[in-house]
Amino acid sequence: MTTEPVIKADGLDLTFQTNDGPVHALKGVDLEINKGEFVSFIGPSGCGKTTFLRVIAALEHPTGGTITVNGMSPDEARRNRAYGYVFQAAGLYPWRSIARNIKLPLEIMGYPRAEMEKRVEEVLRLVDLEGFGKKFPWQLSGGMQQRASIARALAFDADLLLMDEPFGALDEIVRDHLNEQLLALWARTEKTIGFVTHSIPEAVYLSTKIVVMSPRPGRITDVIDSTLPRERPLEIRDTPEFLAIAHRVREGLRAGHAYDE
Ligand SMILES: Nc1ncnc2c1ncn2[C@@H]1O[C@H](COP(=O)(O)OP(=O)(O)OP(=O)(O)O)[C@@H](O)[C@H]1O
Repeated sequence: MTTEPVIKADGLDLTFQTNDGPVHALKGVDLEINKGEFVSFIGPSGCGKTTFLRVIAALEHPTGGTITVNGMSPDEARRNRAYGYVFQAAGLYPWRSIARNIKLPLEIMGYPRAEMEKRVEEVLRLVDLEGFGKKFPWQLSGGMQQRASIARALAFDADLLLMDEPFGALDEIVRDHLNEQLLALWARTEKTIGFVTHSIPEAVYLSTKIVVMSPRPGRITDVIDSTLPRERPLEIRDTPEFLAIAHRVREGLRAGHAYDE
């Protein structure tokens, strides 16, 4: 593999035509994400975070500019199963066991049975849900369901994981725990992660790079390369270095708002 960026966006625009006129969901977005980075997207509602992730996943198509995923168009990358996607809600089918939920995308792709069983075991282990394959979603807590959803996204073993506010609906203690587990998973698997959040502490705790966005039109107002070490106990959130980065994110969010007025 070359060292080309995993994601490269240049002057990316996306305008939705609606009954109320055009909505500029993304305007002039330039961004590079390199292999192994953990990149968070933060900004108020409507700033285009989800839209950007959906463009990467070829679920939306830009109206201007260019974007590549592993050097390919998003459509090609999708066909190559370049990424796994975790949605806001866990999105598990209630009538399927956890193992069968994880298998679903593999079944669709026609993986052999033995390979599917092996992968299910592997990904359940990665998210600390060993032994829960036979349970149904309703038998698991919200945090466990979200981990199962992450396991499903890991099943392809893609290098890139796209996560759209995966922990938004969970209480803070569970969220802290999942943040720690996600960092450990990231360290073990060396994946590249794109992560949407509304939470400043979550973005600062998890990321190697924080992308601050603002709405109308959706655009990037700041890109912060984290100075924190990769090894991050939860207590790191009380350090001056952490607070300084959080402060800069907050300033970026505020600047975006001022632009609106
Ligand atoms: N399919 C669509 N058709 C029309 N407008 C859309 C569509 N999808 C998104 N938008 C609009 O584009 C803008 C960006 O939406 P997007 O969902 O990307 O924002 P977001 O930052 O992810 O917001 P949130 O934090 O609320 O999830 C919003 O104004 C939204 O209403």
